[in-house]
Amino acid sequence: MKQTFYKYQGTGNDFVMIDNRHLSFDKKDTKLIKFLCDRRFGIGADGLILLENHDALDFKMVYFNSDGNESSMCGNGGRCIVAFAKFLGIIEDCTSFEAIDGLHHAEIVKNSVRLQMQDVSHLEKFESHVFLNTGSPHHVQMEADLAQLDIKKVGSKIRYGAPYNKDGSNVNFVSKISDDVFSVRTYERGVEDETLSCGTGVTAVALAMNYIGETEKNLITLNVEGGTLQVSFDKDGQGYKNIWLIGPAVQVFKGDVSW
Ligand SMILES: N[C@@H](CCC[C@H](N)C(=O)O)C(=O)O
Repeated sequence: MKQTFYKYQGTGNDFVMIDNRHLSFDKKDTKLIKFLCDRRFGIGADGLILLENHDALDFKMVYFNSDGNESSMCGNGGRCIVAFAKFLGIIEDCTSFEAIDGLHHAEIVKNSVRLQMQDVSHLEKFESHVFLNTGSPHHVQMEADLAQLDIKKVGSKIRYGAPYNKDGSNVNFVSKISDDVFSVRTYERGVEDETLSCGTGVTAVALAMNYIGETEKNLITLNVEGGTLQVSFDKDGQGYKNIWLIGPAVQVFKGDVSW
């Protein structure tokens, strides 16, 4: 079997992108998806995304982690698929599409894609961390020295430990740079390693920092290992609405893969 694919990255979070409007790709083939994402034996990516037709909206996004399993929302992937939809001529600069967590609006402004995230009504504050779901589950924890942290070691311990256990959580470590700038490193569930950026992760960090009073700003800059993202939001009682994730989404190359 031969498959044409595109490779995209958003601040270093990279994806194999496939136009599946004809529904020819076998979504149940976990082994195949894992192989395509493998950095030595396959194309190499943090995840694989299918673009499919939707009855009422511009398109549908189906996201798989590099372990081959379909997962919850991917913010950087959501921004990349918007750029892909424009490349395919499905949309101009504004779009509405469906992902696993529901309807998303997005717009392309120059090289940047602004993606509206789901409202977040429930955040849990613990002694050393905050837990919230921004489309995917996120543990957010402040750390004084991000550079020295063994993200894979510490992150996997939290991801597999109580209360997350088998279902797991993504784990974000955060350092405050200023009132509206934070640095973030993320351990991603389903990749089971640090990735260079996580869109739902930085969204979670921005909201969590506001929630615990580390910032009163509602436009936050997030430095990640692969670049810079921004998150804007409005406070809504104990939760947040009108949440936007903003940053670059780039096509890297096109190819054919056979198996
Ligand atoms: N990289 C993503 C998050 C993808 C989902 C995550 N690995 C999970 O399974 O929860 C992002 O940019 O949000």
